[in-house]
Amino acid sequence: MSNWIINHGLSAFILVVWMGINIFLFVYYYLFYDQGPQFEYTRELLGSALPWARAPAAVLNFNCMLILLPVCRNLLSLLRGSFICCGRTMRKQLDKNLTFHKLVAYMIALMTAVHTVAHLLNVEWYTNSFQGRYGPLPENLSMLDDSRELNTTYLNPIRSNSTTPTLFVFTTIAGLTGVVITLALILMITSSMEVIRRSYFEVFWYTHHLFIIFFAGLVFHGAGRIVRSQQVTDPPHNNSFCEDQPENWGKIPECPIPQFAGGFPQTWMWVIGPMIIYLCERLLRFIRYMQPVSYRKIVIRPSKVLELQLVKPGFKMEVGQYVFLNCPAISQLEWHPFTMTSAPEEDFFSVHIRSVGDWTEKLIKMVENLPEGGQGPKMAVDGPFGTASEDVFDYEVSMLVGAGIGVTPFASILKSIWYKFKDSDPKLRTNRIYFYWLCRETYAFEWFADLLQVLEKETEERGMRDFLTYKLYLTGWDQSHVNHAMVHFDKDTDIITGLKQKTHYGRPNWDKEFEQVRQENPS
Ligand SMILES: Cc1cc2nc3c(=O)[nH]c(=O)nc-3n(C[C@H](O)[C@H](O)[C@H](O)COP(=O)(O)OP(=O)(O)OC[C@H]3O[C@@H](n4cnc5c(N)ncnc54)[C@H](O)[C@@H]3O)c2cc1C
Ligand SMILES: NC(=O)C1=CN([C@@H]2O[C@H](COP(=O)(O)OP(=O)(O)OC[C@H]3O[C@@H](n4cnc5c(N)ncnc54)[C@H](OP(=O)(O)O)[C@@H]3O)[C@@H](O)[C@H]2O)C=CC1
Ligand code: HEM
Repeated sequence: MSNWIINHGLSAFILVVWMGINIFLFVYYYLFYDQGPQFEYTRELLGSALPWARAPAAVLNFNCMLILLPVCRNLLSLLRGSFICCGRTMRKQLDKNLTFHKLVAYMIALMTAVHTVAHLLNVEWYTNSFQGRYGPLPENLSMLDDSRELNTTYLNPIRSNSTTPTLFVFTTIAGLTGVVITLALILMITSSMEVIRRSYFEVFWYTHHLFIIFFAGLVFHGAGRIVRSQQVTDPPHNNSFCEDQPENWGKIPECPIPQFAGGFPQTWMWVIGPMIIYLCERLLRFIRYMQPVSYRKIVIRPSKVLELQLVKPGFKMEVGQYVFLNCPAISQLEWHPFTMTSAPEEDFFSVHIRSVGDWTEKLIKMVENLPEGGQGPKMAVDGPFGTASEDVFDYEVSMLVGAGIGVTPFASILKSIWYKFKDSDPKLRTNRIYFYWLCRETYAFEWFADLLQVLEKETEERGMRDFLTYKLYLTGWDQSHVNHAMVHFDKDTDIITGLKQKTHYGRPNWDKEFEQVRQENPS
């Protein structure tokens, strides 16, 4: 339980608070519209469809305020940097930004559905009230119109028999913006499904930019002030003189003509702040796009991996962080994330890019055709982002597990450890590292074999053989690999990696590995 609290306690707390606010807003505004005296006559026309439309609107305001914040990467980095006081738990929490973004988005989708259905019913109920289908009072209330001479104001926005619900929806600000917002949302959410994002990231990415339409529609959605409330409810109008005798309205003092007005649109107040923050985010990205980035070194590694060593003035990183790269020669709009494999101690930063799809393939092809020593294509760098994995250095024993190119964060950590070794950095509390790297192809190990070789030599020379235990697993092996290994089993170094520690075949037996680590580190 204590582990669960350490690992998930803060996330659970944030979820409970977020859900609590949603529930509070829904219940509070449902009761406000369901029981408020100022909506007594509005409810005569709309019944419970009124609170069912307005309560979700309040929850939508809250979540539309939140939805942009988790994707303001630079804001998160600023917060992450300032959370030194709250330490790793809060900083790690910020890494769950996209999970929270999706959660808020699903709440928006749910509330949009309820809000839309309720408002479509409202339009129907307004029409029926105007046509007298709900009895004299709704009909009389619907006959009220804005008139200075008669000192009346309207309650029912449908004020003619020729106005059908469909016509109403497409000729009012609320209806039109509502349709636009809902369509944008449906397209964004459907294109955001994992299966689309995995296979057609660009479809997701470009469709996602409908969020601009979504927010533009949202800001104006309430401008029509369609839902109206009674302005004076004391004395209450629903006394025997008034309620069913509109002929008395305005003729006897106990029964003034009921006055109505629409509510002040609020959504823009909820979303304007996050919209400005997000705008700054994109502005900062553009400024970074304009900053010069030069190539220090370009290395084509085996297994279609490209190592880029880049230099950007003023760039600072921490181990395990990632950057977004944009190569205008491939696409002006696409930014792709890559984890940095250099150490903060180096005067450049590097990434190892594995060719997996169109963008990475095009980049590697462009670089492969460069003349010797030629500069690569213009590259823009945004970042660094992500929680630094520097916490690794706070633990006496650390287990690092990388799979395929997912090893890149650990390359940065291992390199940084080497520098800390060289400088006998007192901050380095780590006295044991277990590094596991699983790859499908033998060549992949070449990406960082030289780094492991240097570390192996360095730790030996310092009499710290036990400092680094690394285990490389070749999971895409066949009999030829095993035969080859058997023939050379007596060699000092491994036939695949040239390292002292022999490569393992297949996937690790984690129970055994954890047991071994536990036994070797009893304290
Ligand atoms: C935090 C992070 C760190 C990463 N670090 C590395 C690394 O060090 N080395 C490395 O080789 N790869 C890394 N990747 C993966 C790398 O971003 C993708 O391989 C690359 O974006 C694929 O682009 P593509 O157009 O060539 O492939 P596609 O065929 O378009 O996509 C292949 C996969 O990458 C995802 N993807 C595509 N474009 C993007 C994008 N703009 N943003 C996020 N995901 C995208 C797709 O969802 C799909 O799952 C990292 C990804 C993340 C999220
Ligand atoms: N978070 C980060 O900082 C980064 C993340 N990445 C991500 O890392 C991933 C690596 O991709 P790629 O290079 O193509 O990897 P590969 O698919 O080439 O290799 C994955 C390796 O992991 C093994 N593996 C997969 N699942 C398990 C499991 N459940 N238990 C044990 N071993 C497992 C595979 O073994 P088998 O052959 O038996 O399937 C294989 O050896 C990408 O999705 C990339 O986005 C990349 C860089 C940085
Ligand atoms: C109301 C609905 C939504 C809005 C307004 C919205 C808005 C945004 C915005 C503005 C970004 C930032 C783009 C950038 O600057 O990098 C973003 C990113 C993202 N959104 Fe949404 N989104 C919504 C719904 C969703 C849903 C339903 C999902 C997934 C289920 C999703 C997944 C993502 C992901 C994965 C990213 C990060 C893309 C990247 O940086 O690689 N979003 N969203």
